[in-house]
Amino acid sequence: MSAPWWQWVASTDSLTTRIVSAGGERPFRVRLLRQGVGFPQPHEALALGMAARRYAWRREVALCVDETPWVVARSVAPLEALRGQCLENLGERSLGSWLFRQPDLVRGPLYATRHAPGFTFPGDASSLWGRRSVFQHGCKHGGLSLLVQEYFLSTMADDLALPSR
Ligand SMILES: C=C(O[C@@H]1C=C(C(=O)O)C=C[C@H]1O)C(=O)O
Repeated sequence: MSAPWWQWVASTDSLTTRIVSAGGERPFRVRLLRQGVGFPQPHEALALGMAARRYAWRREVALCVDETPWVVARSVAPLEALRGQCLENLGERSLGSWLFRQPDLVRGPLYATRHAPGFTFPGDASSLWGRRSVFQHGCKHGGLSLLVQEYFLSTMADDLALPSR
């Protein structure tokens, strides 16, 4: 991985905040693609330590600058752990804006991938790098585990003059 991409892929603070600042004057928007309840994919269940046939909350978004998707993301959490977290009401507000306000937040290791996202998204950009990590908070009270998978698109590389990988 090139050094400029490492800066993005290995960052552990809020990606939303980074994208907003990299976009400069251009408007930022979270475009909600899909959200609802269903089964996790087997690799997602494994990452979350949950049974594959338990229900999960799933959310897919595009993080857009000037209406151009730069990053697409899919987040998955076991439904039973979500009670009272009101994540369904996030709408087009960034998950990061809520997540990084949680005082006892712990982020697990980041795993990078060159695989394409396992979900469809608008536009004809390709994914250059993907990554995922599990966030946990409120562990002492049997709290929330949230798997966040983010894919950096070629449109972002074009706009920021980043290398192809
Ligand atoms: C996790 C963050 O939030 C971002 C926002 C998301 C959303 O709104 O669904 C999903 C993934 C993230 O890239 C972050 O800002 O780091």
